[in-house]
Amino acid sequence: MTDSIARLEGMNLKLTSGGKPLHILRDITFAIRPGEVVSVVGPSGSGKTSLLMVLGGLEKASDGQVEIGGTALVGLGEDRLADMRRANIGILFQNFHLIPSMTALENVALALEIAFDDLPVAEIRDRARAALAEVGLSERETHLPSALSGGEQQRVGLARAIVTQPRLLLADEPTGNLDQETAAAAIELLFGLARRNTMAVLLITHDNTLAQRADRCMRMDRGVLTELVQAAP
Ligand SMILES: Nc1ncnc2c1ncn2[C@@H]1O[C@H](COP(=O)(O)OP(=O)(O)OP(=O)(O)O)[C@@H](O)[C@H]1O
Repeated sequence: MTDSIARLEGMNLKLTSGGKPLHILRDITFAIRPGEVVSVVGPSGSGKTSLLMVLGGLEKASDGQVEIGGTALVGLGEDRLADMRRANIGILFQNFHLIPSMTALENVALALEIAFDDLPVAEIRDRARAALAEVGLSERETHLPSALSGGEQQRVGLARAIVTQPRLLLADEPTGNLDQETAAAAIELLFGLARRNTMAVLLITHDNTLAQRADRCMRMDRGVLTELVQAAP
């Protein structure tokens, strides 16, 4: 599948913990295309976050193929992995992880500065502003996280994740701390951004209703990934 942004084939993740071997992810074959939203559900400890870590180049597969943006990750050095992450990956967390002493705009700008250390200051500011506008928070640029609601903080988190224009957004329980209505709005926003920017999204969630709104829904069970719903043609 050449048009996929991420592709796994026969991928296994094996770790050792306390001298004991653990087979965390088992023979996973999976691909995600630009603009596609794929959700992953499954019990606690089944391997969902581990899958996200492998796709983000943060955890190395033990065997099998991992390809992101057309680059095979297996055997890649740390510098090339970091380049791959900068060029392709955005991550959205459950707990937002905003820096409390920085405004919404500064939090978003910082992500861009870290990813591309040679961008002119004016461009960083303009792109951070544009990302906040995309999530409907232009009026909140100068607010500290403490002055924002949970839903607004998550939208700043989303702006920060997309400001580098990733081709693949990895979202780990991004609505876990939000009430149902705010969570649904955050997911709508995320899906809209994916479509408009042809960004692929891998969404880990415990919420089956949200999961079913994705183009495809997968289930992780004891490290085995299976497809639950096939997208309509
Ligand atoms: N670095 C590690 N060393 C040892 N074991 C690990 C490591 N990372 C993950 N595991 C184990 O791998 C399994 C899968 O963990 P993972 O966090 O991927 O599950 P999950 O499905 O995301 O769970 P949750 O829904 O609770 O977040 C767990 O049994 C976990 O303890």
